[in-house]
Amino acid sequence: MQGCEVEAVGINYTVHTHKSEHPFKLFSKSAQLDTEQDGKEPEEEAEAEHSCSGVRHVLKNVSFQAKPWEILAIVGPSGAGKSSLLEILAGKHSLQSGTVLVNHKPVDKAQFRKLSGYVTQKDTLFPLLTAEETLMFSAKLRLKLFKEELCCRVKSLIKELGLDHVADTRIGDDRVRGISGGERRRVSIGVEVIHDPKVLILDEPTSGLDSTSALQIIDMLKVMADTRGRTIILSIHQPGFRIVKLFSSLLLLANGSVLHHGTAELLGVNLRLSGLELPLHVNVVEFAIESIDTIQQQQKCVPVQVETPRQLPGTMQQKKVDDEAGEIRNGKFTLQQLFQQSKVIDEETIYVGMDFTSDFANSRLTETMILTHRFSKNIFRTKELFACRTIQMLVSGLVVGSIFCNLKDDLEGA
Ligand SMILES: Nc1ncnc2c1ncn2[C@@H]1O[C@H](COP(=O)(O)OP(=O)(O)OP(=O)(O)O)[C@@H](O)[C@H]1O
Repeated sequence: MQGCEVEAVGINYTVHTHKSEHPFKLFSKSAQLDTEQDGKEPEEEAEAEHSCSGVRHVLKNVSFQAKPWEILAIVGPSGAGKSSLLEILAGKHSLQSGTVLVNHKPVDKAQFRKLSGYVTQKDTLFPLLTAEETLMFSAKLRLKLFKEELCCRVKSLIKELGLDHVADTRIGDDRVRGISGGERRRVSIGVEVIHDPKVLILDEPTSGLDSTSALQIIDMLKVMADTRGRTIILSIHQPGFRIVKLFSSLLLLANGSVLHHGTAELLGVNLRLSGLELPLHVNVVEFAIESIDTIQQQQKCVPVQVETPRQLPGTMQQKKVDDEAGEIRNGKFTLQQLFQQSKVIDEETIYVGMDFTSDFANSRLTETMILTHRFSKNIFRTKELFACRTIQMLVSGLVVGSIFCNLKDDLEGA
């Protein structure tokens, strides 16, 4: 069995914002900057200067590691840069700086796209196709197999996704009632995993779902990671208690910077070390997001290092660390055991000599034929719309034609 360890090192991403100058601005730019920056930290000053100059730092030196058989959840407040990070990983944007390593080898975006699947935040499915047809078209496009094998693969995936009962139901959309939102998310995931990618990237797979459906989706992803050794990287908003338990590690982002990378337990310890006591019945991720400002302030003053807790200065903190260690020891595992578990996975499962040069499954001609088939299926299922559009085109063609039909083909006519 082979897995893919994905490592991102020092990823920065800036976007150019279009700032329109106020036509009746009374103050000069520098004077305005001076006023705005009055009393700000140097970092904030630099940020203000950059935003005024039309450059926005969306990601700042982001590094992380995602391991096979594990789920890495990217969490953070709205606008933290979660989607941007996933888009960069999925090859939607070019890397401006930094590297993406797969099994310790640098890969470019084309190579990474071939070994990964990317599920976007919004479902982009054909509403008039059934769940099974949608997966079948994806299978035909991505795999070079005989029809029976394709059918077999689609059927087993439908079972894995828990979609047996809606396999023949149309996807639907806002206007046409079809399968439920959670089932639609499952189909979107199925479309991206039909070719069995080693890495699966999902942008908010639970957005718009109720807590039960959200848990079912993450549960299903966990099974995929456990049974197939997939590396799963996803972003999520406000995960519940039971969902957080299913994550192997968390990447907490705020304003494009990494505030925490490690297990949820470690995040809890970090928060307690920063003097933030987790209230009862509040989940650690939710609490961390609520306390972002405090964490940022404290990290500016003293960077907290839980991995080497005994080096922390101060007797109070030393006592807290000892208490934490005792608490964890009384639980199911120790932090060392957590790190050791990851290490065992590292050593046993990562196949370093992976070949990235595999070609596409089908030729361009075959792809065009499959897409034409899908398109025509859609057209035939909307006969009324198709007929209306044809009539509309004929009528407008005749009207425009009748206006210009007597014109001569010379300068006067022109
Ligand atoms: N092309 C762009 N042009 C301008 N601003 C951008 C662009 N791309 C990202 N941003 C900004 O970068 C920040 C991060 O955006 P991103 O969509 O990655 O955040 P997010 O954490 O996924 O947010 P949410 O959870 O609300 O989806 C936002 O403030 C966004 O406005």
